[in-house]
Amino acid sequence: MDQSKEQRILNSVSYNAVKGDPESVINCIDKYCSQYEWAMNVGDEKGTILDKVVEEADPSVALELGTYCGYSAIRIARLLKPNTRLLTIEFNPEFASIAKEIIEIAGLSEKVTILEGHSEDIIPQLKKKYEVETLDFVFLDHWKERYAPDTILLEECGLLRKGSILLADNIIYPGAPEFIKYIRSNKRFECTSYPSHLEYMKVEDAMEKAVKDPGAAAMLF
Ligand SMILES: O=C(c1ccccc1)c1ccc(O)c(O)c1[N+](=O)[O-]
Ligand SMILES: [Mg+2]
Repeated sequence: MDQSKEQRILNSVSYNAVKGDPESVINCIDKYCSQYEWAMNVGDEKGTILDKVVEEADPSVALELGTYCGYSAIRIARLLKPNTRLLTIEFNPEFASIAKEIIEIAGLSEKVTILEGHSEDIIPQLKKKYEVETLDFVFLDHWKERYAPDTILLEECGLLRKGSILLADNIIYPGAPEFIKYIRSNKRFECTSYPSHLEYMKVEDAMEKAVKDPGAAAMLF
């Protein structure tokens, strides 16, 4: 049977990337997906925005919704300090399996835990089953119509604290209008838009950062 695009991305990383070198894996995926087959990795332009927000958040516990092949998990995990962790949720078993291998090649398996299943099922388990108190950073990059309900679910489960930072991909393309309506109308979030482009394309896109109760967090220090 023909291999999937995601398997071909893994083949390219396995053959071309330097084992244990996250930058090499990132560059290999970007080269493959810009020169051979488009894929829905966040890419280098929006990836640079992701990097800056992760550095701002400096998370002890980070959550990603939508692992795909592990590209953004590697971008996030490579910036995490010792004794910190990234949990990433993926519902597609093939994507989860490929991401596991690619994250292993990047040498980041110790920092990244892939949770296979639907976000709405896993989020309520994070506190008890995965020993999460609160989340310092959340990257939303899964089904766009899940951004808003999963943000509400994170709040209902007590997983967001004063100063928790959310970053959402694809605000323009494919778009997440329900999320934008919810988050920008919610006075407890301070929102910032970062104009960019769809990965590997000239198509307009953007990322949205939302900080929970920023003023309250600032008052603590
Ligand atoms: O929805 C798509 C999509 C739609 C149609 C075909 C391929 C992908 C998509 C496009 C760019 C993204 O950055 C992204 O995260 C997604 N996604 O599915 O989560
Ligand atoms: Mg995306």
